[in-house]
Amino acid sequence: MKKGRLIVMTGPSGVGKGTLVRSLLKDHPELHLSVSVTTRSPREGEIHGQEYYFVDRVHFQNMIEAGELLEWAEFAGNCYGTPLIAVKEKIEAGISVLLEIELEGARQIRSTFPSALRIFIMPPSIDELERRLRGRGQDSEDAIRRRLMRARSEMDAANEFDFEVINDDLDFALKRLESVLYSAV
Ligand SMILES: Nc1ncnc2c1ncn2[C@@H]1O[C@H](COP(=O)(O)OP(=O)(O)OP(=O)(O)O)[C@@H](O)[C@H]1O
Ligand SMILES: Nc1nc2c(ncn2[C@@H]2O[C@H](COP(=O)(O)O)[C@@H](O)[C@H]2O)c(=O)[nH]1
Repeated sequence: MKKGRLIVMTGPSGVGKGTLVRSLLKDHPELHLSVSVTTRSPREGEIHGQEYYFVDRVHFQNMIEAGELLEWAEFAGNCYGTPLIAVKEKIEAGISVLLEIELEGARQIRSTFPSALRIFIMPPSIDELERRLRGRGQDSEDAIRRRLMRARSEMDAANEFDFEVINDDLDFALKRLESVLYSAV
């Protein structure tokens, strides 16, 4: 059986990765979105097992030591990681898996899973990125500051990726993302 593809989507926090992925999944139920583990506290409305598996630092550390994470990174004061087993099972079953992760994790995937398709989502500008982070209204001032501080260096890394998609107009970005995925997957 043909294996599924691993697709990695990266880009600064607030660029719209989650928004794009949610739209993509509506039209493409054949894709599977990996649910990450995080030590971050749930935002209002987030459900354990749906947006993330919310765990404490000891649990997260145990997962690292047991080799249960495909990749992991510390981001803006919290740890995030991709559970390995679920990704492996889907790919073996011929299902393509989407990871929506930050830059350090995406870099790890490049060495551990070189066949992955890696896409960088770019904001139209840093000012618009800030507007989106603030407009989302779900992060503290400190969290927004940390995320913006990291955004510039993340954007400098866009050329490490197979494709770059600018998320200016949402529909346009979605079409470009679909064309990248379905010409390459
Ligand atoms: N093309 C767009 N134009 C205007 N607003 C957008 C666009 N795409 C996303 N947004 C808005 O930007 C905000 C951040 O989007 P989203 O939460 O999807 O970002 P993200 O990259 O997944 O963030 P994080 O990495 O922190 O999870 C949301 O309020 C979303 O509605
Ligand atoms: N390296 C990883 N990064 C991840 C993972 N899951 C999510 N993320 C990224 O973390 C930041 C912050 O997310 P938020 O939900 O707190 O806004 C964002 O860039 C996510 O894409 C993961 O498993 N590994």
